[in-house]
Amino acid sequence: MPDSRPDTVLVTGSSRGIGRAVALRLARDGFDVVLHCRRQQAQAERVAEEIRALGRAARVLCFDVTDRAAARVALEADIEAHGAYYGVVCNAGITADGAFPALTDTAWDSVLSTSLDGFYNVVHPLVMPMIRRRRPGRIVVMSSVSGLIGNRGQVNYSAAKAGLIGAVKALAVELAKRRITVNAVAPGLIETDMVDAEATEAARRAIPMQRPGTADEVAGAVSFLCGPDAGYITRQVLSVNGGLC
Ligand SMILES: NC(=O)c1ccc[n+]([C@@H]2O[C@H](COP(=O)([O-])OP(=O)(O)OC[C@H]3O[C@@H](n4cnc5c(N)ncnc54)[C@H](O)[C@@H]3O)[C@@H](O)[C@H]2O)c1
Repeated sequence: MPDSRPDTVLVTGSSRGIGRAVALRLARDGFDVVLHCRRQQAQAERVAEEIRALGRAARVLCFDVTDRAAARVALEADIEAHGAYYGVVCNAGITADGAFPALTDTAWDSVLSTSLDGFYNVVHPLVMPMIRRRRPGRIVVMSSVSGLIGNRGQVNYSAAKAGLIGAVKALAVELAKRRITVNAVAPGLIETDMVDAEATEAARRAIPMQRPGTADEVAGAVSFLCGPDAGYITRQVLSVNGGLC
């Protein structure tokens, strides 16, 4: 008998910002959601409540995506208890900006580790269970316009986000025959806690649409890539940037 449970998608870094908007949008579009946070469990639980109010199941996992062992233990236990996921949205990310000569080792290491180790630490334990499910699946990775064109003061962040695009393109080829699509979303300037108001005002003038984007606009693109209309779309980067590039 076909499995009639709704498909489940894990969204990393979903206690706030773009991740929260993605989680809520996926729930509205019919998915059950595994929320994820590093420390903000109460905030993530509030998002879970909002999702349950929409009639979808939600639970919260907490671990630092840079902690390989913690990620593996949490994800394997969750899959053991609830079954393999249909999809994952690798959204957790940080910035630590500064002109390159003044960049600290910590700013370099932490930004690359959160993006690239974070991708590996989360996606690697999920892939075999997704393959064994023998059904379509989705992997969506949050890159950035910085990973496409490079941003002044963001050598670390631009390298990390470009690295993610390389990982997406390679993994998409490996998983294509399994009907698991792998795509990146590359937002431009999106108004969240990550960006400061001064930077937003300065950048606004460079954006052809003359405004920053919203988390909900990014969430719509992610949900499209997770949905049935995107079954033949893989190895792509979908920009959500008001025409910036
Ligand atoms: N806001 C923008 O303008 C913008 C533009 C392009 C790309 N992005 C990307 O979108 C994603 C979400 O950004 P946002 O603007 O919502 O920022 P945000 O700071 O509001 O959210 C980032 C989330 O990631 C989580 N996170 C960070 N490091 C983590 C770690 N080590 N372990 C577990 N969780 C961790 C944070 O707790 C937070 O919930 C990031 O990957 C970011 O790089 C944002």
